[in-house]
Amino acid sequence: MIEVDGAGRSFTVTRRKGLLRREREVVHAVSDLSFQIAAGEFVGYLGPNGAGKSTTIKMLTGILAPSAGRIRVAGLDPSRRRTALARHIGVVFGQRTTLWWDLPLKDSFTLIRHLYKVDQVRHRERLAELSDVLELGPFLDKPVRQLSLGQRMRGDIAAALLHDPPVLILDEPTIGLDVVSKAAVREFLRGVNAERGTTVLLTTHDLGDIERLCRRVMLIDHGRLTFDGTLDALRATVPEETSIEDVVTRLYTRTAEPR
Ligand SMILES: Nc1ncnc2c1ncn2[C@@H]1O[C@H](COP(=O)(O)OP(=O)(O)OP(=O)(O)O)[C@@H](O)[C@H]1O
Repeated sequence: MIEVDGAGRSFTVTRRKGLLRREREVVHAVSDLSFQIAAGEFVGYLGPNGAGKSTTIKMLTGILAPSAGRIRVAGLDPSRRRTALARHIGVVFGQRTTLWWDLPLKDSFTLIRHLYKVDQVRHRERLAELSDVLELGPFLDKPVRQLSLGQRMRGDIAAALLHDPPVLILDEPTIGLDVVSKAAVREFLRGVNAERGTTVLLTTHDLGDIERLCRRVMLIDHGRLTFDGTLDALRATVPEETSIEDVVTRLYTRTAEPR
């Protein structure tokens, strides 16, 4: 469902050197990245700040074109077929909403139905299902700006799944949520993957998300994939540590250097 073959992305930045001099420098945000994710997998994507996770997600969703390598999502080249790809993927960015701030939540859903050209009956059924499981009913009529973070996140997740995409890409979907909201979001995501077979790629700094949801974990550091395997295999890389937090802390600090 997702194929990444030798993908890389660099940025040219200008840095101040002394009072007047500026120098151009190339930042390799992601280098020689290769992995495949099969239909129905639930994969966690971990890495310290600045490791290259968001850059990877932007390449997978077509927001950024790779500067090297080849990417296919649902058989499409994301940066060239972004509109076509939108029908096959749902994307949630925990740090910002894709909903219309001043509109009631249900009006955002109606706009999304038109954008994705979803049949009205199918839309109504799907919205009823999502409202039921995500308990959206009490705030469907509220403008998005009046929603709490947890309510807004549930709205964003519903919005990403209204067109029933086979692939769901989540960038920190539980950031800032309290334990109850976090548990609800996790339970919902587990169900989407188990019951609908949706392929899920989840980026998070919350290792509880990873432990509770992901069979497979990929770790990126300094733009390169440093681990790809099961959670148990990840634990085994630092056998002297017992908690996943301690294992990951050791892995992150092993290669730490200022970027
Ligand atoms: N548009 C850009 N211009 C220049 N450098 C960039 C740009 N986007 C990302 N970078 C650099 O690429 C590297 C990877 O950034 P990226 O945002 O992908 O990391 P991340 O793993 O998502 O980090 P975080 O966990 O902090 O969100 C960083 O060094 C970042 O400064």
